[in-house]
Amino acid sequence: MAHRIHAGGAASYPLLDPWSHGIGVIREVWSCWSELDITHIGSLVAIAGVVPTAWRFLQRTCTETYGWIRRCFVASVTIPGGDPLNRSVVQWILSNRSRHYRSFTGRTEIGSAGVDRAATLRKTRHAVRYSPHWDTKWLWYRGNAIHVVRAAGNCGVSMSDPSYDGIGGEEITISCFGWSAEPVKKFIEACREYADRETQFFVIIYARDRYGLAWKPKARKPIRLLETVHFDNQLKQELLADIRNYLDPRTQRLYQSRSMPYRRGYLFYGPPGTGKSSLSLAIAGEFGLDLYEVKIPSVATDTDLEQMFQEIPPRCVVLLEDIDAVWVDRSNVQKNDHEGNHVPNCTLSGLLNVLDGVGSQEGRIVIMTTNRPEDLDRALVRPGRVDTKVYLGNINRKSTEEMFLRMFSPDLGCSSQLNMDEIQELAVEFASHIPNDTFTPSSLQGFFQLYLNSPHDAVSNIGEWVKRELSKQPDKEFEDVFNERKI
Ligand SMILES: Nc1ncnc2c1ncn2[C@@H]1O[C@H](COP(=O)(O)OP(=O)(O)OP(=O)(O)O)[C@@H](O)[C@H]1O
Repeated sequence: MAHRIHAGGAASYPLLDPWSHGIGVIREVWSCWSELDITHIGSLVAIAGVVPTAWRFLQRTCTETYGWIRRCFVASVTIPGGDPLNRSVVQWILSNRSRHYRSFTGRTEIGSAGVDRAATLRKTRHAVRYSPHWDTKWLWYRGNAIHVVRAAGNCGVSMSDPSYDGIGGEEITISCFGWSAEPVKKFIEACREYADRETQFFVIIYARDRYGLAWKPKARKPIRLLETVHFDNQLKQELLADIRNYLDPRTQRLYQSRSMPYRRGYLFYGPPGTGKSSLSLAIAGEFGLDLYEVKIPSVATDTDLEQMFQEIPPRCVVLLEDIDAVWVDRSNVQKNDHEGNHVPNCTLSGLLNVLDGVGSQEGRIVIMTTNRPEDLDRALVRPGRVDTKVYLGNINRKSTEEMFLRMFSPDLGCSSQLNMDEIQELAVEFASHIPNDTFTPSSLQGFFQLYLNSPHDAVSNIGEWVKRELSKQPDKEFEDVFNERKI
């Protein structure tokens, strides 16, 4: 390339004058283009026009080939978002993810157990919870390549739900190569076993999602042992035997052979804080059942209530808490309306229908709890809907001793270093201060919370506490309208 000479006659080298060199390059490119044959330009334009069409064609061919391969060589199983199986599969996938996983969903931790208490009191500093995020996954399971795809359309709905914990919630499709879906079914079975192992020490509590459209796992609570719910031991054993007998498959056959509806209903009633909810949770844990919470005031119509009950699986506990706050004796409805009590949107007959109407499902345990049994409509508590009524009342001396032992048991790491015999002695002394059938177990639990590390302090302060509480207590007695045995 010849270097241009400036008017001054001195040679200007590119190193010394990059600007003039740049212009030179442009000139040369232009001269090159200007020498191009017009037919070459036409060909280039034609090629540029064809490229998008070719690209679209290639894409369509790929999609169709993929669809054809899927139809001919891929077997798959699709699991809906709300199904418990969905959660089991996703749990398995997440627990088997690589240690260096790098995609997460971040969400503000609101109102969950275990968060820093100081943080919950401040408005702005909630902890952030990170859960693994994925759309599609390849896995190797027992010699088979398994492909799991999460439905993208539904993902957003779950993601925008504040209670979403990143597990399940959207439809997934699990596929494998081959004519048979057997490898996928085996994989699903493994996920189920894994989930069962993971949850064997927990009760899964299901509640309706915030749109009222589907059941969603709301909480996973550690199993509460029945020994930790203190009430008459004989009654406890009778209740357990009744439920065990009901859940026995032979009982189901007996019911069916006699054309009797296979259902069992319980009413737990008594003053507030006597363990009605705790007992329901303990029963679910004892028999390995999930617990479905039905909040009648938030059910919009009878049809919604029916839909809810139809979607509840057969072997589970359905809990209708504080049923008195919802439906009272029909003769009292007017009075309660004037007092401003909440009147639910669905009707009493709607509830009666789902409990034992013609279309109602069989095989589950329905537990209703109430503080005001005298207000309940008799149709709601008649045999068939409520087969056993259990009265949970104030605590007696025996249960007080048991509660003391549970609170200060040496295996719980109480710093007092007392052995079991010493604790036993203190328990008897402590219980001697508690008048029978006067205090609720929850109020006693409140007292224990003040002295969790010092059984001696608990014993020395109980007398004073009893006097104080007795002076505060109203004379009002709880009315046991069903005259069941007091606990
Ligand atoms: N019988 C009991 N044995 C052990 N703990 C109990 C018992 N009753 C109540 N408690 C304790 O008191 C608290 C409240 O109990 P729970 O909610 O089960 O009572 P409840 O009868 O359902 O009350 P409410 O009628 O107000 O819903 C719980 O923390 C529970 O541990």
